[in-house]
Amino acid sequence: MVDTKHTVYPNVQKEKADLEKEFAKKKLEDSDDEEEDDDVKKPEKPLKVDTELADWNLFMKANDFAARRHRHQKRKDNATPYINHPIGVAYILTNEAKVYDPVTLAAAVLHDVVEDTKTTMEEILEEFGEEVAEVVGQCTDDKKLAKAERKKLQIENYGKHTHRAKLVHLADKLYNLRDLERKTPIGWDKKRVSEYFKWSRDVIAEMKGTNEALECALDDVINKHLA
Ligand SMILES: Nc1nc2c(ncn2[C@@H]2O[C@H](COP(=O)(O)OP(=O)(O)O)[C@@H](OP(=O)(O)OP(=O)(O)O)[C@H]2O)c(=O)[nH]1
Repeated sequence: MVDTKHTVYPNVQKEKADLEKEFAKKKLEDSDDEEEDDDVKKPEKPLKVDTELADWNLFMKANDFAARRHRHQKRKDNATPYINHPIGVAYILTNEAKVYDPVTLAAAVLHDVVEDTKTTMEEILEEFGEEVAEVVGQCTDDKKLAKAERKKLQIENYGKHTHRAKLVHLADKLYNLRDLERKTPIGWDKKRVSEYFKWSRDVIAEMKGTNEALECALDDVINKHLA
């Protein structure tokens, strides 16, 4: 028996129950419609409950995949598990940007797997489909290029990316800048930290109008640091 009293995510249980009720109601309405005009063939309507469950599954699959691919990596403080970063980026998107699009959220947790692990774009395409792969592709810097070139390309290209990719870029930068305030990566001096803030400001400027909450939060953290 499921212990609904002690569930970790009570709202999820409630949402699921609501969805199931809605699903049952919808089925009843659909069967009423059919009785009224049998001859008219209705277009296929996606059932909300099915799509919502598929969305959850896509997102959880992305979390599972990213956790396994990043499992041996640490952040640059040499202590924090790397996976904290992509999960934190997805959480910024839901919590602060109010973005609930499953493709964007799945791409957010996967945004570093191609750049920083042996994962290929082909795998992402096969496992997660074209929409997620498009965003992950736009979040993947070419590590074969020199660092200065990679940084320049972000300023040049991010403004041309899809809305979904821009959301991930902004949340990524916000996480990294807050992380820099929290703890300086090993080997970084004050100058390098400031340069990262200034460069981030230039990258973000190319994505104006993407999401107000993210841009305000970024302005806050950057202005505080560079004041
Ligand atoms: N603030 C912070 N960043 C860390 C830490 N550990 C790893 N990083 C990653 O380091 C990158 C920034 O460091 P840089 O020296 O400028 O760039 P590089 O690693 O790509 O050469 C970011 O990668 P990125 O995701 O590719 O972002 P971005 O360079 O595109 O912003 C960030 O996610 C940490 O402990 N603190």
